Amino acid sequence: MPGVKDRKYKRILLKLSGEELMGDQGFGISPKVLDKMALEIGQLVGIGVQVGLVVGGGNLFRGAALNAAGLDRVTGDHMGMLATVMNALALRDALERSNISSRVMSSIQMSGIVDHYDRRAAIRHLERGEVLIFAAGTGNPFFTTDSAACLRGIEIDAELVLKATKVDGVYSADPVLDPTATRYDQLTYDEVLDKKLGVMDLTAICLCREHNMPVRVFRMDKAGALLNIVVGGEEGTLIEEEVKQ
Ligand SMILES: Nc1ncnc2c1ncn2[C@@H]1O[C@H](COP(=O)(O)OP(=O)(O)OP(=O)(O)O)[C@@H](O)[C@H]1O
Ligand SMILES: O=c1ccn([C@@H]2O[C@H](COP(=O)(O)O)[C@@H](O)[C@H]2O)c(=O)[nH]1
Repeated sequence: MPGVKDRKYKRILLKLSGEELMGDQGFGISPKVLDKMALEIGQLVGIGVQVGLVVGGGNLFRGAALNAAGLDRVTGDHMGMLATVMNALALRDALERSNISSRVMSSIQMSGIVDHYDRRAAIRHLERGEVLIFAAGTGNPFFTTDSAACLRGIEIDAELVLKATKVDGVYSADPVLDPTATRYDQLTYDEVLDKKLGVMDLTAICLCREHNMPVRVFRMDKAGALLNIVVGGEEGTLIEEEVKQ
């Protein structure tokens, strides 16, 4: 089992897919998936990694889908952001049941339920070893939690943004729709943008390019993958400024 001396990253931002949270259910939150995530996050905390989390809302509501069903888009996006707060509360509950000290900070003020986002306070809590869950996305409609993850990652000086998803990296096309798609080990921001590779929204990639924030896309349900990454292992696809030989 890796220890503190094996750690490559001291502070990371992990983006968890909301859809991943529902497990094999069609909607909602699977307690089994939550517990598994808490266990894996606990392994990072165990070797002294400071962990910021952003969780999506795709298991509950997405603004674009609600809009397609007839709702006003901004109202739909507000519902999507509130969905991420529900996921964040469930995640905090699972972490605390596993004795991992954690806190939710929301971009939308929700006094009495969660803390309001405050960058300096967030960094202080991370330094104390608390897992920080950033909820309600960026607080603005027309964005996604991928952008929120990159934004918060840059703000808290994380060394890496990790996008945990259902596929094991970035492919030449969506691998769910195209079985002939091939996986990249490494990509530059420009390659992702030029080829319009859809695993992450392009606003998020632009933000990372602007601030030189590396992003690793990997499959969350591969046991041990998360721990392997923070000790320097190669999992999924690394997106950064230059492709290393
Ligand atoms: N080029 C590509 N490479 C890899 N995956 C791709 C690509 N294009 C599209 N995808 C799809 O993107 C999906 C990523 O979706 P994921 O659910 O993780 O993101 P999300 O929409 O940000 O999450 P949430 O469920 O929280 O809304 C993958 O499951 C995959 O099917
Ligand atoms: O900054 C943000 C982040 C999210 N939203 C809305 O929430 C849902 C769920 O987020 P996903 O990233 O799709 O999981 C999203 O579809 C938006 O409707 C937002 O408005 N602003």
